[in-house]
Amino acid sequence: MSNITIVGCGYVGLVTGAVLSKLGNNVIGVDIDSERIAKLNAGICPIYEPGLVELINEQSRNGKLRFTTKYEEAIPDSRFVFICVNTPPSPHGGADMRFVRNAAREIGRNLSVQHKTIVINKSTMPPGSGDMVEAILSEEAQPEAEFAVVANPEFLREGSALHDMLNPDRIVLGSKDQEAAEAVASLYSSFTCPILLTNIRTAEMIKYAANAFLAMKISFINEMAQICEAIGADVRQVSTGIGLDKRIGTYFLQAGIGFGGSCFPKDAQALEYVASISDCYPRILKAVLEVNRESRRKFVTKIDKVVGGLYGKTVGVWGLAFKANTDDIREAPALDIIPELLSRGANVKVYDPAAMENARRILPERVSFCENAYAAAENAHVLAIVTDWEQFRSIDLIKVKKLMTTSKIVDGRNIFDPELVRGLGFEYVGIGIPCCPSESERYLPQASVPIWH
Ligand SMILES: NC(=O)C1=CN([C@@H]2O[C@H](COP(=O)(O)OP(=O)(O)OC[C@H]3O[C@@H](n4cnc5c(N)ncnc54)[C@H](O)[C@@H]3O)[C@@H](O)[C@H]2O)C=CC1
Ligand SMILES: O=C(O)[C@H]1O[C@H](OP(=O)(O)OP(=O)(O)OC[C@H]2O[C@@H](n3ccc(=O)[nH]c3=O)[C@H](O)[C@@H]2O)[C@H](O)[C@@H](O)[C@@H]1O
Repeated sequence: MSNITIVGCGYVGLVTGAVLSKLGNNVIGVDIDSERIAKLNAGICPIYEPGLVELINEQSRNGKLRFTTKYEEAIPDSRFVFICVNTPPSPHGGADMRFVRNAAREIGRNLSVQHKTIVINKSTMPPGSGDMVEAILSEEAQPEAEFAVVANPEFLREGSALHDMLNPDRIVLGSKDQEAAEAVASLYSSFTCPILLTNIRTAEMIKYAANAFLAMKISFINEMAQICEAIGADVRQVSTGIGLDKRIGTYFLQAGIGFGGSCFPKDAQALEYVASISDCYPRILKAVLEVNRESRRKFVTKIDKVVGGLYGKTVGVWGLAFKANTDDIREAPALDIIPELLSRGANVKVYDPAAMENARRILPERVSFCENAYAAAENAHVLAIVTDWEQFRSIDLIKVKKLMTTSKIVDGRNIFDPELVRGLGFEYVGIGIPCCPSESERYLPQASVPIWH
């Protein structure tokens, strides 16, 4: 088994470190955030990821996983060094690579001269970044230090990170050093999925193309939802109907208020930037991002319409995280929706099972943070479903109805059964779901020429 350093103990770094230590390697996590490292060494996981804190503590107790802020404690003895630092969006739309550059510099300064070190880029980096990392390592390392760079993009999803990392659909490795790529492949030898060996630039591009394609599927179904609303069709059945075609598949066709998270928005934007500086016009990527932005705007307008004007009304918002089973609010739809509700004069009450603390640091003080979903519904004129947490699906709606001032639900994630909710006396509006029959006529455009001629 090998000594491995994980540089960057965030979502990807912690899951990577925990899994590789479980596979028998000795892993050291390095992070510049001393508070984060102190928490980890005290057995506290700084992120909400089902099953992760248990695995980290189990592996720490076994002596297979530990954490430090000191590169010099970790890099010299490690055969493999994974770069898992953040690559947030930069003001110009591309990826902000300063965290990667800083990490590469520190790694270079501490590279062993006793053995060859394989530096593995797991962070999502624009095509060409591997060459930059190699150049920095060469600049910083001692002349006799030997190293290779391998791109190994990560495809895990937050909320199912451990499952995804232990059951990947594929491993992608890019390097000009065949021996290094095969050494990294050996770390995953217990996995049964295909391992794709390619060059660094192609591996980096596979990651961006994967996220862009998934984001496109979501914007596509959200555009279909808009058309369904206009013509009185049900996007949920459209999604099922097209997804039964194996070439399309059923995944990532859930209409709603669009994608958030620390990756789809930034990676689609970063790829758009790469295209635009490479003399390509990324019209599809631009459309994917515009539909996504519009989905959030349309959701607020829908709420405004249902309550007959937001000024002075109380909106109960269920969900702040960008998706269920995470506390991550990076690029979450709620971060656009709530300020817009406030700007239109609404009072806003919010609840989220995991993301309250993260959101409290970002949302305006006027927002009322409630201790549970019922409290957020109390005295509300309308309930806005923003994150598809399971606990919202199974809530006692009869109790909710009694708490609300008026019984209206605008379901941004289509978590409820419209007929059931309407049967309980709620006015219910979903995404791409026909309003009750009498109303769908109202929405059907009176086409100047019959649309069925
Ligand atoms: N979050 C996710 O679901 C996935 C993220 N990715 C990619 O993985 C990368 C990391 O993403 P996250 O884990 O979400 O980021 P994160 O923001 O959760 O964690 C990054 C960590 O790196 C640390 N860091 C920054 N600079 C450092 C340095 N010079 N030395 C040591 N530590 C440093 C930060 O303190 C932070 O703890 C990004 O490129 C992201 O696009 C890829 C797949 C999934
Ligand atoms: O690079 C990354 O960080 C990761 O980004 C996504 O994973 P993640 O963002 O964690 O979560 P997803 O489950 O993909 O959801 C992303 C967003 O799309 C939304 N979504 C997802 C699926 C869907 O059908 N409809 C939809 O609106 C979710 O609500 C969420 O806001 C990809 O799915 C991962 O493969 C990738 O590794």
